[in-house]
Amino acid sequence: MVSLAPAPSTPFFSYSAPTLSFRSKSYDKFSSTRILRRCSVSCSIASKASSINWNEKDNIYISNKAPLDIPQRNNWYNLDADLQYWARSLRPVQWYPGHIAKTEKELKTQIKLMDVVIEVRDARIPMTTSHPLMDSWLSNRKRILVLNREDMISSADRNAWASFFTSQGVKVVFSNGQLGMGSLKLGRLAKSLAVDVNVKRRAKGLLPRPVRAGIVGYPNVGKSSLINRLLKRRLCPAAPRPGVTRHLKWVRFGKDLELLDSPGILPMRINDQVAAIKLAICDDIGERSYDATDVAAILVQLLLKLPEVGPEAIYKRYKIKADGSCGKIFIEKLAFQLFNGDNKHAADRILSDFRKGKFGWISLERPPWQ
Ligand SMILES: Nc1nc2c(ncn2[C@@H]2O[C@H](COP(=O)(O)OP(=O)(O)OP(=O)(O)O)[C@@H](O)[C@H]2O)c(=O)[nH]1
Repeated sequence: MVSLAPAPSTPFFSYSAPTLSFRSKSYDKFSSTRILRRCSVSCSIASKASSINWNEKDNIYISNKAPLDIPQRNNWYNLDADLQYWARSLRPVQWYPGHIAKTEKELKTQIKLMDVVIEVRDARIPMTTSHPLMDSWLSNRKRILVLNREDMISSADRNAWASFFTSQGVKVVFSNGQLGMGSLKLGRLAKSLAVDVNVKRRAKGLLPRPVRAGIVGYPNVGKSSLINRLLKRRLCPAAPRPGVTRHLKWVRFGKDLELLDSPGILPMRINDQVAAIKLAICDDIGERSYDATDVAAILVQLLLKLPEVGPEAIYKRYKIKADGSCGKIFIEKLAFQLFNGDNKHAADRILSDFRKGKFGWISLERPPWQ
């Protein structure tokens, strides 16, 4: 569980931490861990009403000093330093249910059978949803990176991520597991990447076999939904909460493709609290591992600072004035107003509004500078 305690000398949640940024120098193609340590990970927001013309060459970095005064073009706000400060007194988020440990073990065996691995990440937090051990598990195996939930990010963010991964020589597919966008392309790409499998088999006098593609990734990023969309059948359980898929399952797509649906995997320990908060906000980690009220309080503070949300949008939605930047007080007011004083209900409402895009589609990360 995450718990927040007031800072000894400052009002709870009222302090704005100084923002730091680092220039990224070197990083792995796929892995986020080094990137996260070395680069500034910023937040961008795509308002439903307006679109932001982000110029990749701008290399924009925005301090959190006065986000509301930032011109539209520079609409980026580095949220990691704030998140780090707000989350400093949280107990480490610990979510490692038994089935994840079991999956990890089984996956290591199954990976050997895979011709190609499809790694699915949440497009809102592509760095945070990259497993630190994935590179070592996959070594040289052919790999496709999928940024799912493409409907939840702006086209500017999408383009930024596309250019970033392309510049790293990484094949990236954007998909929407709910509507199926990108799933057919994914199937085709998996088959084409593994085409040499049957060439080699034929050369050895063996009969051709279907290409085997394993789908792996963090919980709730949309792995099962993608498979169901591709198959046009609900063969794999999918639901709006992490940890639904419990077992590895091979399914057949036509004559020449087999897909492995796997339960979401997470590192045993999430040492990075900023990553933990982002996972909680995006619903990519079990609800029991954090205190929804604490996370929602941080989210409120974040929304208040974002140029495209800010106090007016919050007021418009909840008819509550946000005093200072204290998320906890805001939640208490909302609870009093709408939920008979039940803070948890109020927190759930705010988190759910964010996840449904009621404040616009908000990415919590953007590519590092190149
Ligand atoms: N908005 C949006 N929602 C999506 C998308 N893909 C999946 N979802 C929703 O996200 C939720 C989780 O999807 P799942 O397919 O169960 O995710 P999973 O990765 O298999 O989850 P685990 O079983 O925890 O490993 C479901 O409610 C889906 O409807 C997408 O591209 N956009």
